[in-house]
Amino acid sequence: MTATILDGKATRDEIFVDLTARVATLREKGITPGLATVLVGDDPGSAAYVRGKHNDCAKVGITSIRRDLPADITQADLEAVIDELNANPDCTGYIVQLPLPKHLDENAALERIDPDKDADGLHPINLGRLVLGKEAALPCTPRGIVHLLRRYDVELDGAHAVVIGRGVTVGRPIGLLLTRRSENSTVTLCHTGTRDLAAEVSRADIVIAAAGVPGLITADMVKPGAAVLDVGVTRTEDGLRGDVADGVAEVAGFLSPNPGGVGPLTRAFLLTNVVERAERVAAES
Ligand SMILES: Nc1nc(=O)c2c([nH]1)NC[C@@H]1CN(c3ccc(C(=O)N[C@@H](CCC(=O)O)C(=O)O)cc3)C=[N+]21
Repeated sequence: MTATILDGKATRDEIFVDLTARVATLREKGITPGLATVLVGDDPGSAAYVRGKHNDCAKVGITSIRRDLPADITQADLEAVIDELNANPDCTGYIVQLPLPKHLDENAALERIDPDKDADGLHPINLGRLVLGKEAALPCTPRGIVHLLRRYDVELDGAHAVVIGRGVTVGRPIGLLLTRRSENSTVTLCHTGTRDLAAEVSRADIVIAAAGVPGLITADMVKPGAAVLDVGVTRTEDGLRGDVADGVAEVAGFLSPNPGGVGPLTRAFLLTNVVERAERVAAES
């Protein structure tokens, strides 16, 4: 069997067509959505991601605002920038690009973001709302994963999803989305303390690999026909490597590659969170 590829770029393009129309409607009402990014330091990887987000904004008509800050900025000065964006009416939503340099308190910075402007959906208030089943900005990568599975008609209702990795951006929140009544999957969360990873993965209808360990998921672990999503990414000497080893495409029924899978959707849902907030603001005014 050769897996159907879950094409993140084509799916992203469909979302951009929809967002472009919605942004045009908002502009007719005099509302221009704006996404801001806060980038601390000059890590080339982070700078490239931030550049990608601004390019995406230009494609759909969202204004982009950049706050590029020096690597040695103090916590107080960083928080002053966050306070400014919270108050700035041109900024509909924003992100603080992670990771921050070690001397800064990441959680304190993230908690200072106005939860209504939290484009990542990672503010504790929004994660709490997700747990409680209340409406909230949803974390972008998990939202992208669910969208991609639905786009290719992968059955979620009753499916057993095995998640590998307990990070805050993917592993922890994805289970909260997949176990909603609307998705109705059963979720197992695996991590470095899992005794027998191969045994867990072999029972999965859906494998979500978000560990950041190159080649962790091998073909022999995967149930024939399963959907495998490669979400982890590691920078190595020979370029970017995902968590899914070569050969899985011959066993899986569906494969989301890396790059070209979930990454573009993470960015698409960042913009979606901004457009949705602008639409809420428009409805209230
Ligand atoms: N506050 C915050 N929010 C984030 O969402 C966030 C973050 N910090 N820090 C870093 C990670 C990483 N991340 C990616 C997003 C898109 C691609 C992406 O679009 N990747 C393309 C390839 C892009 C390329 O080739 O440069 C792909 O997978 O096809 C990758 C990685 C968001 N992150």
